[in-house]
Amino acid sequence: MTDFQSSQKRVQELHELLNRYNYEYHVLDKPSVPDAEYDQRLHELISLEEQFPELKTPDSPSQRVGGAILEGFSKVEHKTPMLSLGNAFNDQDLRDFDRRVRQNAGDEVQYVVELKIDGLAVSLRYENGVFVQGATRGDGSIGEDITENLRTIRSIPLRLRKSLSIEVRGEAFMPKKSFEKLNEKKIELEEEPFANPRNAAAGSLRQLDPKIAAKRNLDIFVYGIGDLGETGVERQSEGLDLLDELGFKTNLERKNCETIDEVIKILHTIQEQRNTLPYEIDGVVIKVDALSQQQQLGFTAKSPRWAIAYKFPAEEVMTKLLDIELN
Ligand SMILES: NC(=O)c1cnc(OC2CCCC2)nc1N
Repeated sequence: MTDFQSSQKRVQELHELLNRYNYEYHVLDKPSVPDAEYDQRLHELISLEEQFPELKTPDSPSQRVGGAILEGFSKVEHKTPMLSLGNAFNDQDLRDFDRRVRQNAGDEVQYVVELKIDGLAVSLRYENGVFVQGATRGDGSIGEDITENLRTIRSIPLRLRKSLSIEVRGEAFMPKKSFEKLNEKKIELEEEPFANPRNAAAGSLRQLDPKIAAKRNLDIFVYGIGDLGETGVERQSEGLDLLDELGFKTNLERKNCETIDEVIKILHTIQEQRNTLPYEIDGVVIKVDALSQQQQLGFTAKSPRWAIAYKFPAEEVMTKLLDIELN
């Protein structure tokens, strides 16, 4: 084997190793090797790519943080529009939603309850398993190309375990701890702190320099596949399991419910435990599980009739003020 061919083989091995280490650390939060091992293997990959530039590919683990500072963000048209959600604010709103669903899709309905991550909706496009483009939701049809910034989010796989061409939807967010550290630093530098983690995540993903985004400790939970078409998936819950199998990070607090009473019970439990989560949520999203029933229900002008957001009341200002006074 020539030097090039043995290097090509080693580069392939290093891709697989580094992708596995990255998945264990950033998706499972269960690293199987010390950081030093990851760094050594990454260093070995980078030196092979310097020796043979043709071995450096866009899906390489070495390509997380791009080089160039962008002039601006180009526009991206979403193949499948990114919809907004109707809102429910109390139990009665949910019972009305459930009645409408059962009137139009029949009495046999199951729901999936997902935490509503309070971040920024983004779409990730993969061609033959390779991450090729990422965009903000924008107005639902046209978003901004933030590929280079999304590439820095370690829980976003640069190559899927199956060579699928799909568009995945998710919520990029900044964990509460990262938000607090970032604001401490901004206050030290006498810069304007961010009002909340959602603004911090949006501000970080709108940086023209990917090196800044890379330092913001952003994360993502994916929750949907834009064009389910050829995946053979028939339920929202199956779609989430497929996303897990492909190497994505989904939110594991999701619950399958047989009735709206179960949904209501579970969402009040989630509401009580909300402050214990390491990321902010502003409610839950309730979705009809069967895709056939989703198709029967269809959409209003801007939202699906098969999903609704239940918004938690904003936390009482008093507790926030008390926190500030007591800390
Ligand atoms: N912020 C979230 O966590 C979230 C947002 N949206 C959706 O689903 C919408 C998307 C299009 C129809 C239903 N699910 C979520 N989990």
